[in-house]
Amino acid sequence: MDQILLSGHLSLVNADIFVKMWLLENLTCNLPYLTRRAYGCCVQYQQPFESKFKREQRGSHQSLLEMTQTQRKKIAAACKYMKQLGFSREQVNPKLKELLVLYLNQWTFIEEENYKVLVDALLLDNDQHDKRIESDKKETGSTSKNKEVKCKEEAPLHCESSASTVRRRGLRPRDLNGLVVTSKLPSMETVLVLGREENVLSSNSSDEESIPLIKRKSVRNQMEKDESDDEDKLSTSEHCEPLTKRVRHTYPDNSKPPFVKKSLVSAREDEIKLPQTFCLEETPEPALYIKSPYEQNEAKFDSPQQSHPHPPLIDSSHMRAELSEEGASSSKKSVTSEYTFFRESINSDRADDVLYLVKQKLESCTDLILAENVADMYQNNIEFNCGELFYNEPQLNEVLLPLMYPDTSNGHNSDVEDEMKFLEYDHLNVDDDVDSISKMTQFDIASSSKGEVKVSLICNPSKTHFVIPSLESVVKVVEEKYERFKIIDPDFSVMKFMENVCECFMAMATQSSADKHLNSFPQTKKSDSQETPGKIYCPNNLDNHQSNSNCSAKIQDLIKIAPSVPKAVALSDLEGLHCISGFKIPDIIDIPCLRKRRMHILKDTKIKHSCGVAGTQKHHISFTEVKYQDDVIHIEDITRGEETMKVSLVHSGSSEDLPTFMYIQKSIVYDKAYVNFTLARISDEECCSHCFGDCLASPIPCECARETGGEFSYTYEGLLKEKFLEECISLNQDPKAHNFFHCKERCPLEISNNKHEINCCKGHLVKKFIKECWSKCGCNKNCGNRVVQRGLTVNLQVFQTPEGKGWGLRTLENLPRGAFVFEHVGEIVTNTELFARMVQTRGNDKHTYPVLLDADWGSEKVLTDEVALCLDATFYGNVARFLNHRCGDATLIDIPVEIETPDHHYHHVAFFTTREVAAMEELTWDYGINFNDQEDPVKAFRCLCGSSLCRDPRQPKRKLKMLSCPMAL
Ligand SMILES: C[S@@+](CC[C@H](N)C(=O)[O-])C[C@H]1O[C@@H](n2cnc3c(N)ncnc32)[C@H](O)[C@@H]1O
Repeated sequence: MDQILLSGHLSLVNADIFVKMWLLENLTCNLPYLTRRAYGCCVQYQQPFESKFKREQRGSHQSLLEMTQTQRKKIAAACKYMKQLGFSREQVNPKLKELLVLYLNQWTFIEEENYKVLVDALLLDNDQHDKRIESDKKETGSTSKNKEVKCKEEAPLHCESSASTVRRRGLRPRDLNGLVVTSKLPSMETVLVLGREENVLSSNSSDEESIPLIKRKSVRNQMEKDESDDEDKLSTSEHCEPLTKRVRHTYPDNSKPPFVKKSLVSAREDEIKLPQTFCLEETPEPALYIKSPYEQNEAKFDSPQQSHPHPPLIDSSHMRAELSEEGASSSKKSVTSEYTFFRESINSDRADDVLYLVKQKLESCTDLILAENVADMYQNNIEFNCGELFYNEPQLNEVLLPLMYPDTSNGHNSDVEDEMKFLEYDHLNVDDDVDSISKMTQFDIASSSKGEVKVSLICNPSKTHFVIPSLESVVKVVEEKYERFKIIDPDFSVMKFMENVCECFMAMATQSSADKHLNSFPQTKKSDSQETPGKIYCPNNLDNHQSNSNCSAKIQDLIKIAPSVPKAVALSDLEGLHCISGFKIPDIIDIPCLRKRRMHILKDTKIKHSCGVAGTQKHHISFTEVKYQDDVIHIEDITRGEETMKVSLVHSGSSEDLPTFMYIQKSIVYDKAYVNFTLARISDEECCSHCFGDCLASPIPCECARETGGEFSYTYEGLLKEKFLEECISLNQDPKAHNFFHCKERCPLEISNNKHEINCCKGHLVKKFIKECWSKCGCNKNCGNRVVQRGLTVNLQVFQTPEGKGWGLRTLENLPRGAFVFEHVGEIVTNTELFARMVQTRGNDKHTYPVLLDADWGSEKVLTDEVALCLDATFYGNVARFLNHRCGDATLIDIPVEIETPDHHYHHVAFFTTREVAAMEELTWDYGINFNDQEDPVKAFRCLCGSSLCRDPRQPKRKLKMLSCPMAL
């Protein structure tokens, strides 16, 4: 076997919403729980297939396709066989599942002796069930007993009570539903209870008493039905006529048909064959004479009662003869796929019997999951797509069971599509070359309206050595991902989560071979993937992994094992659809994670010998398109359309990872931050509700200008007023002592650091604010006092800084001084939350993205943590997260802007140009960090700003001197 199929499913009502809420409610508590369950699925399914894999490795290899086909055939055959015995699918499935678990999916044990173990298991159940029925019957009186006596008197047949016959076979009356074979009798209809007991075989078959498997009952086949009702029906066989077909069969004189245990056959004469496993002995080809019920009047049947005192006996050896001779013309056309019947060959010298075939009604496929008639559908020759779906039970850790759903393409039961909605249905294409399939690793995700979610993972063990990773290690990695990014991603779904768990499971289980593959791969280009700090592959021994706290098998590592893929791609944490072009097909074709759904090779007609790889990676950034050409990656818009302007990204092939974050256009409160924007909080004095049109056009400044000293901050052209800008710049560059506020009691910034000794407040710079008009104001959207709220209007580009600062941001157009460029957007967190994040990363993150917000310093005596806020753009942010630091003479300045509220606890941080900025010039900002303060929330990086005003003492002197020269002049 070349493949292993790992599957898991989750039965939850409205799984997505439910689990999302569930996780949000208590992430730390429930995430591991969910992961645990998903992990359970992975292991559960991995083990049986693993053992099968090992077993088959010794023998001949079987392809995945063969395996899945074999599997489903086996399950279908078991269902079919059990159906003949009267066991419904509802009964069979749980038992089959148990046995498959018990025997590690090894069918030979289950199939042995005509599914002996399965039958035994079912009989055991039925015995218990019958005991209950009997005790119930005892209580309800002896009515049925009387009926049995009456029955014996009326018919010259061996007539057992239905209850006793049924009990013998371990069948329940209701199990016969739809599989009734009747004998035409003048006054009654006879039901053949299928099969016969082994001990009867050796006895004298001509002895009527030795044929215990024939009994009579109402053709309605509702043995639990009221007995008096049965009595009425027994008096007339005509009740069933419109629904029945007749089968005439004769035995030749002096010949006794060989015993055929039983076989349920399709009512298509050309397919009447007994499955080998069902035959105890060789049997001649069957012959049938089947008449339509509508031909009954023309048929010259002898009453079995008249000609034979025995119940109907069928000799399959003569059925075909009759078909071809006397009855062929009528029977052939009368037999349709709507009819099923049992064919029974019982040792007897009976010469002529008639069977009625009761019409099988194919139940609606809308109830597929619970339907009993999977076997029926098979019998009726309806073509099915057979796939491994899941049995609808709330428990997890179940063994794969088959369900069949009709092929909607052939017109049957198209409503099934509604029922089983395959959200991401991407089964293996059976037409694909098996070899190419074997290279794939793939997931199948399906969910139904009933709430099941199915996740299948197909990976390639022939190149790997599966080592089941420990639960703890999987939980750790999943937690790492989900705690980091939280479950507030609007795209979160249980299926994605399950997929991630499966991915993670597989990544960890196949890590060793991934590394092996990496090593064996011809190194046409040096890959940085192995050298990337913070991205450590798991060791082979995954149990040891637990003790290695640094070790994490990132889900995205899957993509990294392709050394020929340019590192920018290989290292990417991309999410969304990517189209990365420029690779040579041979360089990427062997990527083990090159999955059909997640990554497609697209032939690029323009570039010879190259191709594109388009796929989806589940990480935290979604780029619409990545182009790779001439060693430069170009992403057209990193904002995913969130902004009205596109923001491009270029990557010139140096060693930087592509950024990993979710682009958002507006800040989002993470958790504890108290941000209250309500209309009620804005008094009439704090807004210009009497204004109309453009406030800047009015000769008298409106109420909103009060914040900025009775003057608007903006010019009519939308730039910052020179005076206001100058004040802001000088305040930033040379803050005076009186510009600082010192907390008298407890400084929220010092408390958040969780220190035993709370340091004195270091002072907070009280900045100048801009107040923009807002919704409660009477002016219109084009009011000149609304600039920041209109969002990004400048052409920007993310690029890699040559100095080694990582990604940087530059303008693609010339900008005047005092122009608004963008706002800083991120998660609104409290200082404590920010500190906790820093502790979590242990300062290992290469770059940090926090911005301290003004807290209306001085307005309140004691500021609580909930109102001393920060923006963190690490996981969620906008273009501003790419803004690098420059000491002293940065191109941009940050200015707090009140928009929704006059409350200074939360404000917008807007960036304006401090001078004219030329196109392609890097946009920078003086973070205001103290390079000597190790506790500064902005990690004290070694400053590479190159400014003559650089405050970093570690700045290379040579560079300082050189740079300071021009300034000195
Ligand atoms: C807000 S991010 C800026 C974007 C970042 N360069 C990136 O690649 O994502 C701040 C981080 O950039 C780096 N950085 C910014 N300015 C720098 C400078 N002048 N010198 C060195 N590194 C700088 C530091 O690692 C810092 O933690």
